[in-house]
Amino acid sequence: MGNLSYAIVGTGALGGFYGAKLQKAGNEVHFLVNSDYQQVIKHGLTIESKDGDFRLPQVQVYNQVEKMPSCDVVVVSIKTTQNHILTQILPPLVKDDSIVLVLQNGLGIETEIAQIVSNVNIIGGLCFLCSNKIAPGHIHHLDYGKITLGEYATNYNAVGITERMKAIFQDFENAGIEIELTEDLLLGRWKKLMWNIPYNGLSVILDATTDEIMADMYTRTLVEQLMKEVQLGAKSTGRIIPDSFIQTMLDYTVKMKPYRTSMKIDFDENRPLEVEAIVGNPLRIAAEHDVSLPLIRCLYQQLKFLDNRNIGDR
Ligand SMILES: NC(=O)C1=CN([C@@H]2O[C@H](COP(=O)(O)OP(=O)(O)OC[C@H]3O[C@@H](n4cnc5c(N)ncnc54)[C@H](OP(=O)(O)O)[C@@H]3O)[C@@H](O)[C@H]2O)C=CC1
Ligand SMILES: CC(C)(CO)C(=O)C(=O)O
Repeated sequence: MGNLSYAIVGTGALGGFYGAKLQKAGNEVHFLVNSDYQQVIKHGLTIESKDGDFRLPQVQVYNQVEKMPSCDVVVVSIKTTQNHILTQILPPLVKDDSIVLVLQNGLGIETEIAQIVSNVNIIGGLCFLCSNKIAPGHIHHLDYGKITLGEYATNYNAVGITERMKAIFQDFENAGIEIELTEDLLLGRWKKLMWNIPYNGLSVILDATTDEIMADMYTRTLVEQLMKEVQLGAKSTGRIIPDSFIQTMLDYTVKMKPYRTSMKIDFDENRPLEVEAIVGNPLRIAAEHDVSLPLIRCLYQQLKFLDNRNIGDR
């Protein structure tokens, strides 16, 4: 039996996958859903995974946060484009000393959450996961899944490895989820952005998969230049990412199965893009430290155009 109780805020590709694995391992898990309520209450969750398919015929599912119990860990796994709902969702779900675990992509979300709920501890998780929700309550896990956890403190000061992080580590590891701990959440977030900024952005602008981007000399060079700007952004906040990490990310992507990034999937499905969390916030945070990132700004401006044009089609 796991130690902590979990509330999954957003039972989609990521939250549905990790939440189901935690429940399967014996943890108490409560799932908040949106449009999937009828399906999940009748049939539970179905996980198709490269690590083995499984079904949870019965899960504790809710479509109203007021009906959920407060939990030890509240996992934030909606898209960042929906984060405006967190002002309503988080206060009833947390108790003193709850942990809010932010598994979303992007930068600066923990600071926003600290302004909504002040009586909690906030931990960020960087997820190297390739997963899609392919039907209501039906998740397809394609590849990877490792999470890197780091605890948040004001101004992203590094706070080392805490007992809270260790407790979550234990539950996730017991559930068969690959997990590691980092002493510096901000460094971890910038490292994740080194992948997300170039590939998520270019996949939408160029209408391309990761393998197509890497196969072409011009776009491969552009990826590298964008990564160098992410490195500068990290440096503006006092975090050093070595050049060798850029090469590691390029090699990692070449080895990846051809992948349609999450931003590209959102674009193709006519959903709002996580541009602000993934591209806008890093730009703004670097600018606060007097560093401009012109290539990333150019990417941002194009993504905003495409996202706004899509809104008309929604
Ligand atoms: N998928 C992946 O492999 C990875 C995702 N991430 C990050 O994880 C985050 C989540 O992404 P992902 O799981 O892919 O997104 P999904 O769209 O698959 O999941 C989000 C879920 O949140 C639900 N939701 C939306 N609004 C509400 C609401 N008001 N109340 C309850 N539930 C709601 C959606 O339900 P409905 O569809 O009914 O609206 C959906 O099931 C993003 O920040 C993403 O960048 C990071 C790494 C990998
Ligand atoms: C790096 C990757 C592919 C998986 O973690 C991702 O974050 C995304 O598609 O947004």
